[in-house]
Amino acid sequence: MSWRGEFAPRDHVTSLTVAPGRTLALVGPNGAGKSTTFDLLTGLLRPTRGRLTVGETVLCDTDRGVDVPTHRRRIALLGQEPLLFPHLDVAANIAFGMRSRGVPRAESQTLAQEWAERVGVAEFARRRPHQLSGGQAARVALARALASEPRVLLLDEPFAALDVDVAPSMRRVVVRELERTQVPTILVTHDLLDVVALADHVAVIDGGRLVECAPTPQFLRAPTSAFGASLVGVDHVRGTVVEEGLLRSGAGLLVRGIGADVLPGSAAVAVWSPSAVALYPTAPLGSPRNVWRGVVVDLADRGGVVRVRVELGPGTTIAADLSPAAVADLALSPGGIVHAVVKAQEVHLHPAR
Ligand SMILES: Nc1ncnc2c1ncn2[C@@H]1O[C@H](COP(=O)(O)OP(=O)(O)OP(=O)(O)O)[C@@H](O)[C@H]1O
Repeated sequence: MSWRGEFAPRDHVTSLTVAPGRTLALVGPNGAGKSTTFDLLTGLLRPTRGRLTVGETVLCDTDRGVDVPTHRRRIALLGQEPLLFPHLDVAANIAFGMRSRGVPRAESQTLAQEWAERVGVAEFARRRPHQLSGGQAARVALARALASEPRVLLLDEPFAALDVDVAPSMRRVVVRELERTQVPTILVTHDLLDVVALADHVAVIDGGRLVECAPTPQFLRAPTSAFGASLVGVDHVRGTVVEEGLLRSGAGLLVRGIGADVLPGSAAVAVWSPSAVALYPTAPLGSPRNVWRGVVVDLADRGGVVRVRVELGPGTTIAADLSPAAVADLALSPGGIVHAVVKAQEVHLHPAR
């Protein structure tokens, strides 16, 4: 999928490319232009000038007067609300998109059943939407969107309305189905975990302009935009799970944490808050903690707390938020050796794409 265009009334100029099977996270502050981008892609807004193609198919080209209407673009949008048809049961909801594309009834029913099984709602196939939990309804909405074989999938904060204990399994289903269907996907989110779990690339939009675009690992390591840096404000280390509750980064750093849905051998990211980090001059003993030796890079006042950045090794720098008194007690200054300590219970391990 390739888009390049502008919408002059909102001073909006963007260009995005997403390859089949890839997911681009589109992040940015409120009012940055994420919804405007989606509206331009779906055809709800007509660009002042622009061109949208998926493979060889031209969906919009203002120079040539091409403007395929929204309902014929086959660009599926999935938002926070599942927006299922209340009068149709789960199977009929999933079959709906296929039927409107001309798939015969019997075939669409068989395919709907397969989709229901794939996303884990087969036992509810005859239920109406009001008889489903939020997580079940979200799965049905995903199945309905993908069953219609969209050219592009747009996800707008798809997990924001789900309970925190439901979101991880839903993320897993989405990752699996996007990999299976290879549909190019754009994800709008405010949640760093969505970026980590789903996106190959991250684009930051601000004031109607793209201000940063990078592969996800690079974005996480060194965001170049102000919004990117604030989004990545948590400490995180990417790596591979070597045993239950233990991650090893590419640079060999071992991180102990908790996380039920990461399996040994899989890619994961360990995430924790800078306020969970304590610093000591010498390594403390005992208990299931992470203790890493590092070098103080710099200190910055963040209104009541001091953010200390500590380099644990090449390419691995974490932040620790300390009180000014603690900084004074430790006599911290750039170049000093410290031991950063984080309890394993404070570190969350999440699957990473
Ligand atoms: N219907 C509209 N009419 C006029 N201006 C609009 C309209 N909708 C949005 N805008 C303006 O366009 C700009 C981009 O808004 P947009 O809704 O695309 O941002 P967003 O990134 O989706 O924000 P949010 O995260 O708050 O949803 C903002 O300046 C906004 O005020």
